[in-house]
Amino acid sequence: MSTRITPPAIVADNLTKVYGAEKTTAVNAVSFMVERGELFGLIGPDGAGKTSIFRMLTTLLLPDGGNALVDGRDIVKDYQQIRHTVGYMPGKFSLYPDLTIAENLNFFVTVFNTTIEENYHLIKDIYVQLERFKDRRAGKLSGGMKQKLALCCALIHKPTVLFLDEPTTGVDPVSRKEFWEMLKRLKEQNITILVSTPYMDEATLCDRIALMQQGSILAIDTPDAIIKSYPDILYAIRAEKMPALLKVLGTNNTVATSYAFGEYAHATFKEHVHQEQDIVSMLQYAGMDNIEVKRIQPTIEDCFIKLLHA
Ligand SMILES: Nc1ncnc2c1ncn2[C@@H]1O[C@H](COP(=O)(O)OP(=O)(O)OP(=O)(O)O)[C@@H](O)[C@H]1O
Repeated sequence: MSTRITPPAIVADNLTKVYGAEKTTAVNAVSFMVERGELFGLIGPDGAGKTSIFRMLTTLLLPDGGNALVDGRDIVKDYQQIRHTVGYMPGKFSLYPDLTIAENLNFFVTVFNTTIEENYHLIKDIYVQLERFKDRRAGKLSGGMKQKLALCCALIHKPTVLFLDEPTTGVDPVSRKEFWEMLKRLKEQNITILVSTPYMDEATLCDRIALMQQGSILAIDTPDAIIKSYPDILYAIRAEKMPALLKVLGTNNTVATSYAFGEYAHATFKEHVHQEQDIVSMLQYAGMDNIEVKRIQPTIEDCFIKLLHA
């Protein structure tokens, strides 16, 4: 009896993209692997190279170096098969604004030679929220609804791998939360998902993440493992006058790093001998009032900042 080994959903091997006459390296020898059924996140700010990676993996852009396999198929040689089996939701609104919700969905159904009934179970939770507006033109929908329609269109042919490029950018917090709940349900249906986001708080919702900056991957692991590998002791600090506090932290020679983080400043110190009380005394000496200092668990954003300065 022969056993067929199922390849990983995505294997990127030194994938590289260089643009224009100036030869800007947008993606710099990026390698990662996504297992079947994983929810994998590319996390990084604008310009990190996320869209270029998506466009290469979905066969819309040729790499300038390296190679990648999607479903075991080569993104250059096997582009036609890949286009039939994956789903892609680009970052920019990609649907036909003058077509209605129903017409947009039917368009994708026809292109992929399927029927709505065949895979309705995949889009049902999302589509029921759109159904009563089905005769509304896509261009007249809210951001959250556009995003739900785009997801339905990307899913209607039951892709093996779903590529979602910044699906929650510009979407309100409630719809963002709902969207991630939908992704969890899709994962249960055994669809592999590669998702990108500039929102660091969304990183913890992925099984594994790659933190990206300027075309390179800084770290790949589970969000928990990335947080656990943070090497320093991190403090959240607040005082009555925050600008003055940031200035003190920025100039004090016992401080290793400091930056504003919401209502607090986050800081690490050069020697691990510091206790909360030592920091309070140092800040009192520098003229700060109403000081609060607490040792905290780093967030993914703190880890990202640390990796940038490593
Ligand atoms: N067609 C292009 N020609 C020249 N430079 C490009 C082109 N597309 C992207 N770039 C540059 O490549 C870099 C990576 O862009 P990319 O869109 O892949 O990143 P991103 O992480 O998706 O960010 P964004 O959210 O801004 O799209 C950026 O510096 C961008 O300006």
